[in-house]
Formats: sequence, C-alpha cells, structure tokens
Amino acid sequence: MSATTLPRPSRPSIAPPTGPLPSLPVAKSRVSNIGPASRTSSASLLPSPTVAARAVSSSALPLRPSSKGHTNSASNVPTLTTTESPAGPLPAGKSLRKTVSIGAFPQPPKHVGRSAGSHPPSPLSASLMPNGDTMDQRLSAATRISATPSRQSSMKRPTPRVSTGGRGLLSKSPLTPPSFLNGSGESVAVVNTSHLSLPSPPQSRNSSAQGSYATSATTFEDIGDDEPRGRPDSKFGPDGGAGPKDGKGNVLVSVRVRPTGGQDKQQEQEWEINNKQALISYNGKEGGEYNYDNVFDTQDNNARVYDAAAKRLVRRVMEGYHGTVFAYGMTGTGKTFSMQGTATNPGVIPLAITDIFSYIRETPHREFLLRVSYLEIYNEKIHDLLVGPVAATNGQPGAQEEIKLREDSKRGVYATPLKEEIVQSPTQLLRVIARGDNARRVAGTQFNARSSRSHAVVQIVVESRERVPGGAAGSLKESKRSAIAPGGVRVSTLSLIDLAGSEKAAENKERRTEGSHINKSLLTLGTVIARLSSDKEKAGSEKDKASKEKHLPYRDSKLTRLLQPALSGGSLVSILCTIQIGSSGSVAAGHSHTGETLNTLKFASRAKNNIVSHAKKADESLGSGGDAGSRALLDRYRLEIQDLRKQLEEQNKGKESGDAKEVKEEEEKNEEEEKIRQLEDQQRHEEQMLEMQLARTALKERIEHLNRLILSSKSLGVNANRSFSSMSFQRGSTISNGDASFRPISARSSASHATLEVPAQNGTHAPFPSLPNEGSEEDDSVGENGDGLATQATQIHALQADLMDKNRYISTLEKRLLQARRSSHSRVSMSLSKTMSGSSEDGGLIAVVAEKDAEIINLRAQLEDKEKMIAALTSAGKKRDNANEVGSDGSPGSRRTSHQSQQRSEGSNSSIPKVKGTAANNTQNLVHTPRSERDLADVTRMLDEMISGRIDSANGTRKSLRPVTEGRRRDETTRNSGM
Ligand SMILES: Nc1ncnc2c1ncn2[C@@H]1O[C@H](COP(=O)(O)OP(=O)(O)OP(=O)(O)O)[C@@H](O)[C@H]1O
Repeated sequence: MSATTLPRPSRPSIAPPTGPLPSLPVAKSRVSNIGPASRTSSASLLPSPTVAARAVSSSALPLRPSSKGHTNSASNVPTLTTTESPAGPLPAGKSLRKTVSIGAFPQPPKHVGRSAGSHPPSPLSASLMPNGDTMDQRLSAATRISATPSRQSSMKRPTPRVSTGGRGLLSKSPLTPPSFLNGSGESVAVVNTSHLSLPSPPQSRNSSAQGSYATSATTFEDIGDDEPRGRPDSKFGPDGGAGPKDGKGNVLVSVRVRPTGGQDKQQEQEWEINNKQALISYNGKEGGEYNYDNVFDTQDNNARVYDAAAKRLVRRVMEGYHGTVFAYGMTGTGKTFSMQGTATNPGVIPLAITDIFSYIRETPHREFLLRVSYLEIYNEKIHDLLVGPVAATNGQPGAQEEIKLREDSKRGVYATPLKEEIVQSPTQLLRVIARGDNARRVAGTQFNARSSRSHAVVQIVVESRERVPGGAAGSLKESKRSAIAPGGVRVSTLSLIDLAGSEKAAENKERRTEGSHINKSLLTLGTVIARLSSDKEKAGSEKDKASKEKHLPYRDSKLTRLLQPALSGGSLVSILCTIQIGSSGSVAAGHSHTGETLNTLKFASRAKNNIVSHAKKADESLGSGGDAGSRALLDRYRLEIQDLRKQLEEQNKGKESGDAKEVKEEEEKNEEEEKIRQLEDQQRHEEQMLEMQLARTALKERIEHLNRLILSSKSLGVNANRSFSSMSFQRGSTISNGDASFRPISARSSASHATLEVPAQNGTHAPFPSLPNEGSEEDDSVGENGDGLATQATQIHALQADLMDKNRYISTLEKRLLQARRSSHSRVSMSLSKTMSGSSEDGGLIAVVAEKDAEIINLRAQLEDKEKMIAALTSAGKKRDNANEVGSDGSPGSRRTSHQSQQRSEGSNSSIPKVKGTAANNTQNLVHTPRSERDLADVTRMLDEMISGRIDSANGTRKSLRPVTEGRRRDETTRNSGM
C-alpha cells in the first residue's frame, strides 16, 4: 500500500476514467517503497552557483565501462512488430504495426555524405557561441573529441568507447547529426574545422528503411536568409508511408535511457542504444529500430541532454520564437531528473535559465523583460504553483481561485488568472521555480518514491525590444529617453514541461485517481499527435483549421489544450522521451518495461513525424492594439513610463509656475512692504519735519517772547540806570510823561550807554537825563502806591515767574528735540543727508535748528544773568528795607529819604535834565550820597553793566533775531509812546 503525503490536504477525488488507458508496464511483484512523499528540497534542485561550468560536472561523470558492440548487420536487426498503438486507438487507416528491418537501413556511407555534403552546416553556428564560456567548453570538448575514435570506425569496428573523461557536453557533438534545434553540429564549424573532416554520422533519418520508425529531419520553416534549411527530411513516415515531403518538421525528438545498474543483463542485451547514431534497436519480440534526433544513453548527463535537445531551442526563443520542451515517459524513467536535475547535475530548466541570461548579456543592443509563471495540472485542474497557500476560512484551508484556459488570437491558449513574476537574475528565476517545485504534488508510488502526480508547466515569457543607441541622442537626458523610446516589442514564450508519467493503476485509491487523470491526458496527447499526421497535408490552410481542430481532441484534456499552440505548429518543439530498459536497480525492479518503453518510443516517433511546426519569429508589436492584458509588459511599462514622465513634467511645470508665482508674489509683497516702509518713512519724516517746523515756530515765538523779555529787562536795566523800572515803563510811568517821543533803543544801539539818547523834543537826540542824585532815589521809590519798594518787588516776582516759565519751556524744548533726534536719527539721517544735499529748504532748516541751539545757549546765559539780576535786586530791596527801617527810627537815612523824595518830586516837576554822561559819572555822583543810596546805586549800576555786557556778548549770535526783536521793540516803543 502506498502511503502518500501530499502538500495539499484537500485533493479532489476523481473517479477513475472510464476511457481506455494507455498500456501500462506489466505489473510485477514489487516491493512498494512508497512512503510519505517528501518534497524535493529546492536547494537540491537548484543548480550550484557554478551552473555554467557544467562541463566540469560532465567531465566528472564516471567513465563508460564499455560500449555495446553495435553492428549494423542485417542479421542482428530485430523485427519490430506493433500490434496496436500503445497510446490508444489510432485514427482510422493508421496503424503503428510495423516490421522494421534493420537490414533495410541505409549503410554508413549515408552519414559520410551528410557531414559536409547532404547536410549543410548549421546556419545557427554564427550565433552559437557568443560567449567565451561556451567557446571554452567547446574547445575543450573539441580536444576531447580529437581523441575519440571516429564514428565510422566505431560503427565498423565496435571497440570499447574511448574514455573522454566522461561523456561530456560535446564529446558527441561532432558525431551527432546536427539539427536546427540541436547545437551540436555548430561546434564543429566554429571550434575546429578539422572535425568536419571526421566521418559524419550516418544519415540515419534518411537511412531508415521503409517501415522503420525513422524520425524526420528538423528544420525551421522560416529560418530566414541567414539560416539555411536543415537536414533533409526522412522519406518515410511512421507507418511506412512517406514522411514529411516538404522538408518541414520542426520538432526535435530525443530519447534518454535511464540507467538500471546493469543487473538485468538479459533484457539489456535485447536493446541496443546507439547514441552516436541516435538509434535504438530492440532485438526482442516485436523488435525494431528507432531513430531519433538524439539518443542519450545511460552515461549522458543532463548537460549533454540540454545541449543537444534544448539549447538551440532556448536561444531561438530568445530570438523571438515560441518554444516548448517537454519530457514524456513512463513513471520513474527520469523526466523530472532530466528537467530539474540535481545540484550537481542541473537539468534542462536551470541550464536554460543560465543560457537565457547569457543571451541577454550577449545582446546589449536589445533590452529584455522576463516573466515567469508555474502551473500544474493535477487531476484535470490547473493550480498556480507560485501562489502560496490561500488563507484559511472557518478552519478550512481556502481554495485557490480556479484557473481557466482561455484563448485569443494574440496570446493563443493561456491560463488565467495566473501569477507571473518578473525576474531579473538567474538566481531569482531559479528561486521562483524552486518555489513552484516545492508546491508541486509529489507522492511515492509503486514505481517512483517521488513520483510527480501532476503535469508541471514552467512558462518563461521573454519580451525584448531593440535598444536605441544612447550616443545618438546627444545629451544624457535625451539618450535616456530615446533608450526607452518605443521600438517594437517582441514577445516569445519558452514552455518547459515535466509531464507526469504514465503508470499502471495503483492500489491506493488516490494514486489510482491521479493515475487515471494522468493516463487520460497522456492518452489524449498521444491521440492528438497521432492525428496530426493526417493533417499535415492541410497544414497552414486557414480554411481547414476549424475542421482540423474538430477532429483533434485538444479540448479533451487540459494538457492538450495547453499544448495546443505548440502542437498545432506555432512553436518550436523539443520532446524528450525517457525510457528504462531492464528492471534491475530501479524501483520498478521486477517489472518489465518493455511494453511501456516501446510505447514511448512509438509516441516519440509519431511526434517526430507528425508535428509540423510553422513557428515564426514573433512580430515586433508596437503594443498599441489589444487590451492592456494582452500587451507586452515592456509596452505597458513604456506607456506607464510615458504617463509618469508626462505627469512629472506637468508637475514640474506646475511647480515651476507655482514657484514663479510664489516668487512673483514674494517680490510683489516685498515691493509693497518696501513701499509701505517708504511711505511710513516719508510720513515719519514729514511728521518730524512738521514737528521741527512747529518747534521752530514755537522757538521763534518763544525767542521773540524772550527777546521781548530781555529787551524789557534791558530796558529795565537801562531805565534802572536812570531809575526807570520796566514796570513803570510798561504802565506808562513817569519816564514818558514829560517826553512822549521817548522810545527804547534797540539792543544793538544800547551797546554803549554813552550813545543812548532819547530824542529831543525838538527833534534832536536828547541825552538821557543823568541819574538823579539823591532826588532820583525818590523816583525809584515810586510804586503803585507811590512806593518804590512795591515796584521792585513786582519786578522781582515777574522776573522770577518769567524765569520759571523760560526754564520749563527750555527743558520741554530740549526734551522734544532730543526725542525727535533720537527717533529719527537712524531713519532720517539718510533722507536728511539726501535732502540736505538735495533740498536747500531742508538745508536751511538744519541751519535754523543749529541756530536755535545756539540761541538756546544764549538764552541760558541770559537767564543766568537774570538770575543774577534778581539776586542783585533782591539784595538791593533788602538794603532799602534796612534803610527805611533806620529812617523811621529818626535816623539820617529816613530824613535823607524824605529829602530825596522831595527832591525827586521837585525833579519830577521840572523837566528831566538832559544828561550825557557815563556810568562813571553817575557813580561819581553817588559818592556823596548816603550809604544806602550808594548801595542801591551800586546795584543798579552793576545790573546795568551786566545786562549791557551780556547783550553785547550775545550781539554777534543774535543778529538773525534782531529784525524781529527790533521790529517788536519798535512796536512796543510805538505803543508805549502812544500811551
Ligand atoms: N539518467 C538518470 N541518471 C541517474 N538517475 C536517474 C536518471 N533518471 C532518473 N534517475 C533517478 O530515478 C528516479 C526517478 O526519476 P524521476 O523522478 O525523474 O522519474 P520521473 O519520470 O519523473 O517519474 P514520475 O513520472 O513518477 O514523476 C530518481 O531517483 C532519479 O534520481
């Protein structure tokens, strides 16, 4: 009983097919070693990092112990009789039952003619070895080949095969019939032309005797000018009829024999495997000879298999062809081993991946995009192997979305929805595939401990586009743009398929179910291929396409439906059939594989003869048509890039305009702010000017006022010198009583007391009357009450009030000026400097201000004088008071005072004597006066001198004020004189 462990717990249970199954290996008693299937470690399947150096692993292969003697003699040729198609019923009129006589095969000379004559050198040689690695490998192979006995000699004189250090990659190449999908032939031409002189392998295809299962030559229909046609086709078809007469047959069929350990000698002896002739002969019952494009014996490693069976196809795919490689064979015969390989012996898939990236590296003028998908067909359902386990719902594992097969004119048949991963490196691609391998259903069966229970399809989509040389575009930016400028995108697909193996019904129900699905799909495949032969004549006719598909049961299974594009001619096809002869050493030990092996061989022969490919290089589409899904990704990316670039440019434009707008706004804002600042400055300046104007006006007024006061004081001083008081003067004192024409003299004119004159009544200048001696003192005492003390006190009060007033005013002015200067200094300085230089008016203003400053200083000095005057007057008043006190006590002072009053009274009644004298004279006159009178006279004199001296000193700085003061004084004089 086979125990099975599958990665997916839920497995649809499908009833065994009711249809006929392909013939199965004869059931023999076998020890079932089926156990829980353990998935192959991805690491073990991944090629080592040095996958490319597969020649090394090739050379490491064990030496082939011996080659079975191969004779081409008719006596040894077995007769192959096939009673019926192992793959099921054949189309009507077709029979695979053939008796092939090896003796009827052409003799070796055929291959001689083929070497350089009948078979043209491969047209692909030019592009065969683009990289040094391959060249090196081939070079080393060529070296080995030179030591290898010629095929001819081998054929004629069966000798033990010369060891070539393991049957490496190319040890067989020169001897293997070249094929358009087989790169083996090219190495000869490139590496060493001397190999061309080697006897060519027999043209086995041509040599196939009628009725033999000879395979036709492989050619490309649209090889192109640089690719001449391949080998001539086989004359004979599988059923003895004519093979492809048109020289077409774009399918490469190879058969690989799995090693058995050589224990079943008898069975092995019935078979003859001639890899050099690509020939398999069966000497037993129903024997026959089968010839293919490649036959790999048990010594051939995966690298050799790849090189001979898939390498050319892979490179063709990179050039734009669709290509399909699939492994077909009985269970346990090495399909997975050949496709996946092991870490030390990488199979077709990893080697293809390596080659794909090598090609990309070697083709700098094109850019590529690779996407990969991986699906399996398990029990007639398609599963995506790259999609992880679906999230569980309600404790049950979720079911994957059902994948369906669809068809459209552009993509052909395709599975959807299928995850495609874009890959950029071999490692990445290998990892993706290893992930799919891990997810693939594997189980132990009677025949294989790790039997694939599904057909697995790796699809690598290759998109490529011509790259525009960057230098032509000029600038780097332009070159970048032009580098992705749309050229046509070419899309091709490489399908690498590891089919499940046909098998006998298993005891396990689940295995049986799987087996039935596997067998049914393989049967359908066999049927389609078998029927293809009847359609070959109609190939390419669109008219017949529908009717052709009618009787070709592609839709009978998912496998054939998926393979339909390849089988119907749209793809280059390479089929690797695996067989096992004998039973020893295999899990199927004890079972006879002969029947199944023969069935596989027949399948291979039919495929070779029936599949006609019309594979053409894919057109370079511009990607403008079709829906988004059908467009090449490169196109979609290009469009997306264009869109994004457009968006970016628009954004940049927007940003630029936004920036410009912002800058403009900022500038405008700055301008506005500047204007506002200027306006504010101007306003401030105007305010300051106004302030200054006001201050100037106020100053002027005040100065005038002060001048008035000063003049009054002066007048007072002058008058005091003559015993006149300002008060009496103001209120029309006796000074003016007798002389209406008296008017005060200007300050300037008062510079000298000697020049002071009062105009005489007769119009002449009358000198001021000399100060009265004692009598004049009487006049001084005249006040409001006829008392001189009262007048003096009033004067003192008035002066004190005036002084305080002036002080306040001056301090206020100083403050304001200081404030105005401080606040406007920084801002106005510039404008002032400008205006000073540019405006005469403002310049004048500054001068005025400076002048005012000077005046203020003068005024201060005057105030000081006044203070002194006040002090002197105060002291004089005190002295007088003292004198009065003495007088009232009968002292001489009082008498003198009355006397003086009397004299003054007398004097007042008489006209004022016109005195023209100096202060000295007055002083002299005072010498004989009483002491108190002398004191008063002293004070008066002192005051007079002080005032006149001050005025004189200030005379020079007050010139500008003179007109005003003089005018004002004139007014006052006029007024007074009018009184
Ligand atoms: N050419 C070979 N050289 C050495 N070992 C081989 C070769 N071919 C197959 N084997 C071994 O035989 C066993 C079965 O091979 P494999 O699983 O590849 O067979 P299969 O055809 O894929 O079977 P199934 O159809 O059941 O999946 C494996 O252990 C594999 O390593």
